[in-house]
Formats: sequence, structure tokens, C-alpha cells
Amino acid sequence: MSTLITGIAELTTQDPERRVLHDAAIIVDGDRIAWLGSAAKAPAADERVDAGGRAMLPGWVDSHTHMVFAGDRSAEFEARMAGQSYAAGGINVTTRATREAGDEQLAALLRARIAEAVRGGTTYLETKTGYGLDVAEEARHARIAAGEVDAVTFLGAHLVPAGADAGEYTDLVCGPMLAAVRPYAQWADVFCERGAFDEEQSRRVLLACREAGLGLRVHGNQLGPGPGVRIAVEVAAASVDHVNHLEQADVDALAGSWTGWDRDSAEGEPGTVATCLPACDLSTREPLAPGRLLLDAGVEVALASNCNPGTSYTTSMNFCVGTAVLQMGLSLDEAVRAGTYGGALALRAQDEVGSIEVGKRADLHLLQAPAAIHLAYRPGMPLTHAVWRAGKRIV
Ligand SMILES: N=CN[C@@H](CCC(=O)O)C(=O)O
Ligand SMILES: [Zn+2]
Repeated sequence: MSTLITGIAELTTQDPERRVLHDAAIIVDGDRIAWLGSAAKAPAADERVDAGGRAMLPGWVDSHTHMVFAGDRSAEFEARMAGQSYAAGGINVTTRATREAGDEQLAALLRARIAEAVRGGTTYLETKTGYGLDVAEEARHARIAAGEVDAVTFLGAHLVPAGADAGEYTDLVCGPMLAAVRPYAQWADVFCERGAFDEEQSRRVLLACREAGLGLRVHGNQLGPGPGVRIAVEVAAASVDHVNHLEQADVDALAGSWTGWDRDSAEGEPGTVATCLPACDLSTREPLAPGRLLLDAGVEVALASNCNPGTSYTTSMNFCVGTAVLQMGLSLDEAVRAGTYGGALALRAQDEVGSIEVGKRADLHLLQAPAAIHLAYRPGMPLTHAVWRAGKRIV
């Protein structure tokens, strides 16, 4: 069954020659994009949908979330707004609450957060473990996530649980915990930061997880300068996330990982994506990640929600993309690309999702606006009008 979606005032494509098309149309056939171009030249289709002069983007690709959790940390957030600094220890609070939640409750909480993200235009989602912090719980959370999201990341190395020895816990993560989670996960991550895992422990976790066939991601340089970015590039991680505190050597290392890549043609070997998490930066009062500096250095940048109860309790990619324009010096086009194609690159899913191109999965986001600049022009407004995922309308 083919569907012609016409009356698109502004269509954002991946073609550098015709990045933005006006008075456009698109044909969806099955789960694929079959045609795109001027509405006046659109071929016939079985069905016809009028976009009503609205702007269409690729669906958001949210490459960094922690949505398997129970409980709430609004009191910690309120204390932070009154001047208290963020500290990784809060992860223990959520771990206790999540361990107490049954499977059905956790799955229902996760599904509700996914539905909220979808209502905001997200069509491809990663989520992490990391609030279990023992073998059985990490495996349980990964199993629950595996049936609900597009990519599962093992983050047993999120925090050394209260009372545990860091070296012994790192051994547990690299051994029985990794083995128990492996059947459900495609990625592994580590919180390489003061108060979490140091350079030696982080490298040990990443190498063990790579050995087990998992792709690698790193939480790095969030609370201060550190080895996270350097280790991420060293192990060829698909992304290093947060990146709030970078030294020139970090930027150079990231840029060096992209020398085999052509940004315009999207050809070559992708390097380590720098994932910026603006909602988290605002919530933790950290400096906004230097997305502008990274783009100017030739680094591919992603934007993600980092939805979690401790530092970023939002699923709104519209908010993150608008904030990247308003506060991080990205152009609208750069911010939209970071929230779509950038996220797909960070998940190495860029051949399947993250852009509107013939042959790719028909993940589409129709805005309640004539142009995508309204994401920054009208911050905080409910600008998602319709969403298609794999060719099926879901909002
Ligand atoms: N920094 C590490 N992990 C999460 C926060 C986890 C928490 O505080 O619950 C993050 O990405 O911000
Ligand atoms: Zn995170």
C-alpha cells in the first residue's frame, strides 16, 4: 500500500543539493520512503494525506536515555536549584527504588516514557540499564528493555553500588554481569567520571564488553576534565556523551576519528560521535556542551534527551533541538541533523534511519508549524502534529 503525503510546506532531506524542499511531497510504500520531491510532480499513490502546509522532518533518533527506572528525584533536583551540586551518588537512590519495582511495573513505566517520546516525534530509541547494579537486576532490566526499544545498552558500570569495593565490582561487571546481560544488549557504556569509574576501570569494562561483541559508548567529561573522551576514541566507541568539559586534546582526538568520513556525502568510516545532552546540562547547571566548537572541528555531533530521573527527566527532543539553536550556537539545520542523523550515526543505524531519503525507513515527523525554525522560535510549544514510524502513522 502506497501513501502520498502532499502539501508539505518544508521538507528537510539529507541531500546537500536540496537540503530543504518547499511545496513538497513524499510517497511511503510499506515501511520505506519510495519517492520525494515537488508536490506538483508527485506520482499517484493508493492513498493521499494532506500535510496542510506543515513542515516535515525525519523522526527524532534519541541515542542516549536511561528509561528503565522507578522512583523520583525531584527533591534532589530542587536542592540543586538551590545551589547543591550534582553528584553520582544519587544513582543509588534510583537503584533502590528500581530494585523494588516488579517486572510489570517497570515495563509499564518504560512504555509510558516511550509513548511520551513518540508523541514528541521520536521514532528510534536507545535505552540503558544502570539502575540495577547487580547481576540479576541488570539482566532483568535489560530483558524488560529489549522488548520495547530499538537499542539496549548495558551500563552496569554506572556506579559502584554503596558498600561495594570498586575493583571487585568492576570484575563483576566484566564477568558474570556482562554474561547475564549480553543476550539482551547491543551496546555497553561506562560512566567515566569522578565518583564513578576511573580510567583503568573504564578501559577494563569497555575492552571486556568489546570482546563480548558489544558496541561501545562512554559517558565522559560531564563533571570536569577527564579521560573519558580520550578512552572513547582509543577504543573506537561509537559515541562519547556529555562532553561538557573538553580540553583541546579532546577535541583534536575526536576530530582525528572523523578523518575518514565525508560529512556531505555521508560516505567513509564514521568516527566517535560527540553526543550533547542540553536538557541534562541545564538541569545539572553544567556548562552547555561545546557543540559549535565540535562541529567546526569536523566532529559529528548528536543531540539526545538523556531521559533519566537524576539529571534530565525529559523525553522532549523538540526541547533539546530548540535549546541547541537558542543556547549552543547551532543553526536550525545543524540541530535538526544532530537530533536525527547524528543520533543514527551514534547508534550506527544511519543506513536505516535518521534522514528522509528514498529507500530508508519511513520515520517521519510532521510539525504543527510551517517551518522547522519554529522549534527554536516557539520554545516549549507542543509542535508535534503527526508521526509515522516504519511507514505506519502512530501519532
Ligand atoms: N551521568 C551519569 N548518568 C546519568 C545520570 C544518572 C543519575 O543521576 O541518575 C546521566 O547521563 O546524566
Ligand atoms: Zn546518561
